[in-house]
Amino acid sequence: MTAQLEREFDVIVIGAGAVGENVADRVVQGGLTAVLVEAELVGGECSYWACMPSKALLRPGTALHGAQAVSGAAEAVTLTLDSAAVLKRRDYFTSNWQDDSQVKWVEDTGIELIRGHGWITGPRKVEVAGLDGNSYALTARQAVVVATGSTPTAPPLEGLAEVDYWTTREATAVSEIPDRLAVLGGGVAGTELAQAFARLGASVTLVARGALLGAFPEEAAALVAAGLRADGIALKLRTGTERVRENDDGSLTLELAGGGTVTADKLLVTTGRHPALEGIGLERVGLAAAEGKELRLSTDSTGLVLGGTGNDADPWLYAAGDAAGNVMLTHQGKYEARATGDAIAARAKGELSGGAAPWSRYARTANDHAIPNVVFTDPELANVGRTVQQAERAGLRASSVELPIQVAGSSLHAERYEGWAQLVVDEDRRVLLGATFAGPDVAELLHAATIAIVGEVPLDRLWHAVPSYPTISEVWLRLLEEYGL
Ligand SMILES: Cc1cc2nc3c(=O)[nH]c(=O)nc-3n(C[C@H](O)[C@H](O)[C@H](O)COP(=O)(O)OP(=O)(O)OC[C@H]3O[C@@H](n4cnc5c(N)ncnc54)[C@H](O)[C@@H]3O)c2cc1C
Ligand SMILES: NC(=O)c1ccc[n+]([C@@H]2O[C@H](COP(=O)([O-])OP(=O)(O)OC[C@H]3O[C@@H](n4cnc5c(N)ncnc54)[C@H](O)[C@@H]3O)[C@@H](O)[C@H]2O)c1
Repeated sequence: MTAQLEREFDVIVIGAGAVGENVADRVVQGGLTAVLVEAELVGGECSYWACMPSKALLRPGTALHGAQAVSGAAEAVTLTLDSAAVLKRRDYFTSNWQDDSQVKWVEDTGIELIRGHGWITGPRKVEVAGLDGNSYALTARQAVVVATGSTPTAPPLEGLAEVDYWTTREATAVSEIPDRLAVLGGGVAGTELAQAFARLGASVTLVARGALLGAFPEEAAALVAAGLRADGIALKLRTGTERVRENDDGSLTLELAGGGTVTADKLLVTTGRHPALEGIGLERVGLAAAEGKELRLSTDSTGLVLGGTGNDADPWLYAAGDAAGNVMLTHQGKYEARATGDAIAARAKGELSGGAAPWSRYARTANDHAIPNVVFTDPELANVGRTVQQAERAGLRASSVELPIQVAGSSLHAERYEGWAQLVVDEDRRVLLGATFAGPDVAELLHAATIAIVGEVPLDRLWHAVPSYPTISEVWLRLLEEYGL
């Protein structure tokens, strides 16, 4: 028998991904009550179909290749991965797609969980079609937070809707490695998964309409492209795709612009994602897409949605993470969540009125200065902050220095180590604006750059941050010398 249940909380969070979990955690720590509404698994995309499984699939290949690149270790290891063991390790990291441990965390944290699809019915009102068959009418005394994540964006490719293709969900949850995989899209997801599958034994072709990893500095992306080619991946870059069709044997053929085809057993489409804002009732509170456009939310630095019924006079609607549409990365979404959760709690206690001061705990100021990105391929690509062009567009006088990574630490790390590094400098304030590192095992170099940018450390002081010998981080010293210090 179904029941209509009415409940009241201080804060309702729709979506229990990493971001929703963090918002709820912060508001509870701030003394408020919170409910998480989740339609699928508590933990969201990152835990089950994105970060964790993709990194679990990539890491064994990087470890094996790392050993193969060092004489003395190379002789002691096999040439190929044990794909069954890799998939088993991936299953461990996704907890076999069971969310028990995350549910336990939610309960232990004092957050209530309602499983089901939620949607906004009016200011501070959310209805949930519970998976238990009940219907819940929820009221928020303080705030409703949209943390519904994002959805893959399908390209307007003729025939795509008629064929059975993979999104990142099917790829990360794979149980059988296909003989031939075609990847459409040369962004982060496509690049990482192309390498994971190639190293697990698939014959992989990646088709991208632009460059590989076109959002990153060209020299760094070129090193990753070389790494993929060395794994036998066929890269068809700057190549349009006209249509896709299914063949009699179930394989799929991509017809490329300008002639040529790619036939594969599976097609993985990784052409971006958009905020998951459909079917959550935003139109009921005055937030509808403009004619012919998709709905996107605008938020202030606390995550408060701009516009929407009653929100300006008496703030109640917030968005964070992929749903807010600013940055689609788990760590940055969690940062947004901490700021939003703390802002909601502070507003409830009267400790915050109006907007938040930049760099205060309530503001997502780092979004404007230092968003760290790591592409977990082999070699890795790690990037934070602005490029020279982005800095100039923001009205700053910027310059850059770049070098191949050639220090004692890199030559000890692997035979024929190849890497590239760049610093972007604000010429007026002589502080760092951005940094990029590409090469084997460079990801852990990134946080030093993030700290330098966020801390606005003057270059003359950075000179005194001495990198240990012989580590790859000595490239910092080389870059500062190259800059002229
Ligand atoms: C293949 C891949 C690899 C990635 N790797 C990385 C990585 O290495 N590092 C990194 O930082 N980022 C990575 N990302 C990005 C990262 O996964 C996302 O930025 C992150 O998951 C966003 O978290 P979120 O909580 O905003 O959304 P999600 O994790 O998507 O969570 C949203 C939750 O809301 C629920 N939901 C949605 N609508 C409703 C509704 N109406 N009612 C109830 N529940 C609802 C969903 O079921 C979901 O559980 C990767 C993404 C992909 C696709
Ligand atoms: N390591 C990580 O942090 C990591 C890993 C994977 C994904 N992610 C995140 O997940 C999100 C989704 O990843 P993604 O790789 O799908 O998106 P993306 O935006 O990184 O790349 C999408 C790619 O698809 C191409 N594309 C778009 N429309 C197309 C079309 N019609 N035809 C052909 N190509 C088209 C774009 O040019 C781009 O190269 C990103 O925001 C990314 O940051 C992060």
